[in-house]
Amino acid sequence: MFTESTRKLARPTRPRYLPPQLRPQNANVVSPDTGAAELTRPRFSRFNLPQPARTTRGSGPRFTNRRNPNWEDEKFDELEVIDDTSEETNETNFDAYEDIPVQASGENIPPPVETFAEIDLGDGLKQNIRKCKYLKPTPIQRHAIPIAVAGRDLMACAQTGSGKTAAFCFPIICGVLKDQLLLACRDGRPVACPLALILAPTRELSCQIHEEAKKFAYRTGVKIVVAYGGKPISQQLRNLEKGVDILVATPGRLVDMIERAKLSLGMIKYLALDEADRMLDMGFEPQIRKIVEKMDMPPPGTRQTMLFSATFPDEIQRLASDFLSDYVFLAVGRVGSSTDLIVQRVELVQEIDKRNHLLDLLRSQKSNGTCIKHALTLVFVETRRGANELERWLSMYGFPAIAIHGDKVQMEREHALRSFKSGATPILVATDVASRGLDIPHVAHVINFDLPKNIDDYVHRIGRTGRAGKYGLATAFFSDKNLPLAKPLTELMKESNQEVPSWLIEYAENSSFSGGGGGGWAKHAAGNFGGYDFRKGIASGNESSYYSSTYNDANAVPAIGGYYVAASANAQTFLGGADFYADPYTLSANADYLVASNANLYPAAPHEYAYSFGSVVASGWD
Ligand SMILES: Nc1ncnc2c1ncn2[C@@H]1O[C@H](COP(=O)(O)OP(=O)(O)OP(=O)(O)O)[C@@H](O)[C@H]1O
Repeated sequence: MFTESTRKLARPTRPRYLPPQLRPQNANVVSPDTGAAELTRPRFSRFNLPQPARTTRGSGPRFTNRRNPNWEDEKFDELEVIDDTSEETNETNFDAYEDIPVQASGENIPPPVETFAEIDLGDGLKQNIRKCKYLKPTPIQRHAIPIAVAGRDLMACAQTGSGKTAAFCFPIICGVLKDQLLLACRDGRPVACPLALILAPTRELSCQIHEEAKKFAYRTGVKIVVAYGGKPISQQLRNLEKGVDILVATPGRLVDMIERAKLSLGMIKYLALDEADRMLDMGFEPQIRKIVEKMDMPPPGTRQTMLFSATFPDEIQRLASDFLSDYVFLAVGRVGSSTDLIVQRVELVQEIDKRNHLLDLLRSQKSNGTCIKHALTLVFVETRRGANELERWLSMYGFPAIAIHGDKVQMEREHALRSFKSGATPILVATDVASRGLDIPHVAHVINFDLPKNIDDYVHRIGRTGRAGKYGLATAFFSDKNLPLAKPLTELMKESNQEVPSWLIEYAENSSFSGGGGGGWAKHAAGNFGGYDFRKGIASGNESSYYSSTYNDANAVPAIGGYYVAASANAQTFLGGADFYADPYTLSANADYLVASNANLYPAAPHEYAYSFGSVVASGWD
């Protein structure tokens, strides 16, 4: 057993946890003076904005497309690379994640690192990491990258927006770069034989991972191709024919390509499932099983498998373990927790009142000057039809909105996303198709117009804001229809130091009393609450693990058959319960923070936007 020493504290008393929003803010975080504009200042502005080709500027060398021999292939013309002598920094505040406890279990776990320099990632990749302005690894990267680079299978769980994409992309790119021999054996084969496969549940997420991976692999020679439905397969097949080392794909299109005998998985050495719990839930599981077990992919143990998500229910962990061999389980924070960078608010709103309530909310935002180009609002609804209707309604009332959902053709979906990202249409009305993985800069507010049925979906939806160390706001309209969600929502909010309205606590208490009858629903809504490595219950005496946190490194004690847990009250609640982070300061301090921070984010409006808990009409479940 070992413990991380980053903030090793041999304190006699339990320290008080101070969540990020209550800590002194540094210049890179929301400034009280600049408010929302500051909150949403663009990251990677040099990547996002098309730039004319230049060779030099300012103090350091710059690379342009003219100097890249593969430039045409990579279609990467918006990338302008800047060297690290620039004074600009990536405006993220990843310090916000520093205090989050980390749990790892499995055998012989490679230790975490503090810097990218400590890992043998190869010069090309390291250079790109610097060019991307990733100054230091996030906690999930610190722990996951050494494990993956050591060739271990991994099931990793970390909060939304905390950098999981790089945590699986870096080891894959690094591995492909080292696999020159395999690359040579592949030559001359009639079908495309990628060495790595990254699967994601939506087309948009696949495209995003593809774009990110291309930045990380810039000028390394690693070829990355994307394949997803809704676009003509012919172009994607042509891209495959040009050569592919890493294939990013959605499951349906991938199967199609294999069945057309255009693609073989026979040489896959690295398999990553992003949003792995979604990929293995009832909707996708048969298809994933087909891809992983029934096509020609090498079996576990001969390939390296990495599963990542912010949520990982026990039953899905159990399923996933079929695909893994001698894996390390890694959790940064409790499995399924949400980041406390997101201010969560829940408002009691009758179904019939929701539209007007939304208009009031948006008007209040607008009057406070926050409905501007770089403060985007993402509104989640339950149905595709509901999305179309709300799009029309909002547009009719002067709020430019656009909908994205599964009934739209791909071109429309892409148009909607582009229009939203650019700020041309600052409100996106979405179904769950946009709930996972999407990293859209400047999403300042997520509104759950209709709450999802499952707390895990809620975690992913609100996670579209408050990313990469930035603060965000999430508002949920809660109606009687959402009763089964009351308990898990209350627990989640308490855990992330949010103000929980008293009516919601009452609902939660009532719903737990009636839990026997509505057991199925309650279980469904509860998601993975309290979950961590499901193997805990069956841990063998040989299993080793570490648990690191701000508080309890020095106090770790063996617990269940060689499975180590930290001794402090905090650690125990982390492992088992919902009261993690429950410190005496919570409610009153949080209330102050909400008022204070609302002034920065969305100053409270006279129409009681901030705390308007009206009456509710019971409408029952659909
Ligand atoms: N080490 C780093 N330094 C600076 N920025 C980073 C670093 N790692 C990741 N980022 C940025 O943080 C943002 C969030 O990362 P990413 O999309 O990988 O999060 P995630 O954990 O996969 O989120 P989700 O659970 O929603 O899929 C991205 O804009 C990414 O470029």
